[in-house]
Amino acid sequence: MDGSFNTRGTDAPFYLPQADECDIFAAAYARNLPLLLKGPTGCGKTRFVAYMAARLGRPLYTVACHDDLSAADLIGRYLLKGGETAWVDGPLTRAVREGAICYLDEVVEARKDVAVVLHPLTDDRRILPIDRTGEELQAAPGFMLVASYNPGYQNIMKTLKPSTRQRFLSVEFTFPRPEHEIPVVVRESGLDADRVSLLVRLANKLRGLKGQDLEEGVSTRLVVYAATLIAGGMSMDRAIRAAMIEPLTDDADIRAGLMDLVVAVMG
Ligand SMILES: Nc1ncnc2c1ncn2[C@@H]1O[C@H](COP(=O)(O)OP(=O)(O)OP(=O)(O)O)[C@@H](O)[C@H]1O
Repeated sequence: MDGSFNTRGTDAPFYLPQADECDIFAAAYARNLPLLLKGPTGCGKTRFVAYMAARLGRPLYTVACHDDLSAADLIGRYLLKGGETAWVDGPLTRAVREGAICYLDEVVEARKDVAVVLHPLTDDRRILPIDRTGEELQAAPGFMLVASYNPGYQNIMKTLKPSTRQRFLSVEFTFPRPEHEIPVVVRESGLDADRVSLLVRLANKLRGLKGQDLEEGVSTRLVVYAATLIAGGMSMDRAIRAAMIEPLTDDADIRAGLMDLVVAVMG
């Protein structure tokens, strides 16, 4: 299991654009340029890529990168099948052959050998050398590489090297402004706009604490979780604690302080 999935044939999921990111994606696609999405967790990057892939009518292979993910996981390997070894393409190779979009989520997490594979694919050569089979694949028309990473994590070892970073166009994602986040959360959870507005106000107060007490602000994903629980009948207080406070930190003292902030904002 390489964590990839294919969304070919599905309708475009709901995505509310924040700025001109759709135009930039479409321009990058049209010109065969790779795209890097930077931004905090849970702010809509994955949804955006799924939306754009559907809009452009391309199959999408998504790979959630982790620190054990190697070039072979992306390219493929020989596997034993019924007593014989057979080559099995990885998600990147499939995307290159089919002219699909390949989305590498949290690409900085992957092992170093992954960057080596990406370089010839992300310049005008657009080739994927497969050492194990001796093939050198030319990316099919429509192939596009999209990667994301979260520059907010305070891990100096996990930044992209300039030689990798400077091969991609880049778009920065931030938490949506309230006038965007409220309709997104209403749409995703079914909760009324008044209560969603309160949750979004609270989320923005909590985001203001990033860097002081908290490593990362509350994601839109968590606000959607809280609103979904409330729409399902849970009390505001309990849902906020479970979805917007507990996930932020394991430090009980900080959580107690955050609950005071909840009372101050929610009344
Ligand atoms: N602009 C948006 N339009 C529609 N839904 C959004 C938008 N922004 C955020 N969301 C909601 O937030 C949730 C989380 O977004 P998503 O999974 O795309 O985050 P992400 O930035 O890819 O996070 P990660 O880096 O952790 O994978 C989505 O499932 C969706 O409910």
